[in-house]
Amino acid sequence: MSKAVLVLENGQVYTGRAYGATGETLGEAVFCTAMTGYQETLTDPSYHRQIVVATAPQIGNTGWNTEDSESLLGKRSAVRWSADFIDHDDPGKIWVAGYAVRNPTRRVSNWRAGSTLEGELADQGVVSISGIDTRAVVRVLRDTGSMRAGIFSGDALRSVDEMLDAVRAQPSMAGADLAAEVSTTEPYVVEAAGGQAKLRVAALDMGIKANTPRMLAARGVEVHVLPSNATLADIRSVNPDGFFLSNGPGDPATADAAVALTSEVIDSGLPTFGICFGNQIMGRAFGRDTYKLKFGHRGINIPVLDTVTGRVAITSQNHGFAIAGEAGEEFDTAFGRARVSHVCANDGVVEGVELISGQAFSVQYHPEAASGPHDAANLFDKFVSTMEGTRS
Ligand SMILES: NC(=O)CC[C@H](N)C(=O)O
Repeated sequence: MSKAVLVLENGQVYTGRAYGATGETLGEAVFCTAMTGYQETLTDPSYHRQIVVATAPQIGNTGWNTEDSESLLGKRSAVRWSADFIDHDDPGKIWVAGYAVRNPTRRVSNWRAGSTLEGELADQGVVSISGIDTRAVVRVLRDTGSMRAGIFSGDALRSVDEMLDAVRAQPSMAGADLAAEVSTTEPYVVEAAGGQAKLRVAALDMGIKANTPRMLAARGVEVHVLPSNATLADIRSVNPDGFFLSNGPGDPATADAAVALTSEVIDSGLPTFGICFGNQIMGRAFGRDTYKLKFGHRGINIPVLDTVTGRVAITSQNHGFAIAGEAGEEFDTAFGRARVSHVCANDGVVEGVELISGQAFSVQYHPEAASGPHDAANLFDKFVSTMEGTRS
């Protein structure tokens, strides 16, 4: 096993073993506390340009399969496809810049596994590291905040100063405009389950995850996935019943075009729902600012309080930015009164906003739950009933 190092921009160096591909990779070091669902994490386009540090010590037990990947990159060449469609030749694109794990499993044990995690990382050229105390790294990231980092192995190993220079030369996640790098360039359609569409949604792809159209398709919705640079005319040409804003990588403060488009769409009266990056775009369309969190929320057991109903949901999350605001706030927008609808029960960070009219709402967490708990799946039902005009 050859040596690898994880170098943080504060100068800390962790020495372990090369895992997956050998070479050099740069990205923002962030930690994820999920104990399951590494395949969904690694293939989530929102992790583009991030090195994910897993707190769970053992990773890789279920290997890699062709069903759980969240990236739609391999499938979107088809113009129309069913939400149940699984391409068993497509392992799904890994979006993370690198993966840092402690103790990779030696033996894969799952009937669906077609390959191993390490093999998939190697095949896709994702430089990763194993054998480091990832929970020690997490303590540093919690104290200092997410920071730029690099993994180096093989010929890319050099003096600490040289590696540190490379780490510090990369752009920071604040100010990164990444949606176009992960979006489809051509529109495509995900059919409603059974081909029986009762509603049609135009979805702005800023890094959409596979389970989102699947959740909508299961509720009779046909999803027209549009590139991140779509215009109001592109949306109108779909003749949709609703508009969806996807998750995605990068800093929401850069997404001016998506914010302007969302404002036009809400102004036109179309029901609008957003997830994660989409929530941040919605917040900006409502006139709020976004800001970078110290170390973000990434995991699958994060409690969120619905400030309207008082109910708590355990949620899947992956975000490093948030909308400014606090629980109980109501405010004016260009489209009428709005409120902070959800906050994180751990730290009070805004986790959702909505127009009080109900026409537009969004959450910072992941109701599509891939991976993670299903507590929030009812938000897709809420979107459907808003589109049907049946919401009470
Ligand atoms: N999952 C997401 O959509 C992430 C949104 C944004 N890139 C953030 O880190 O906050």
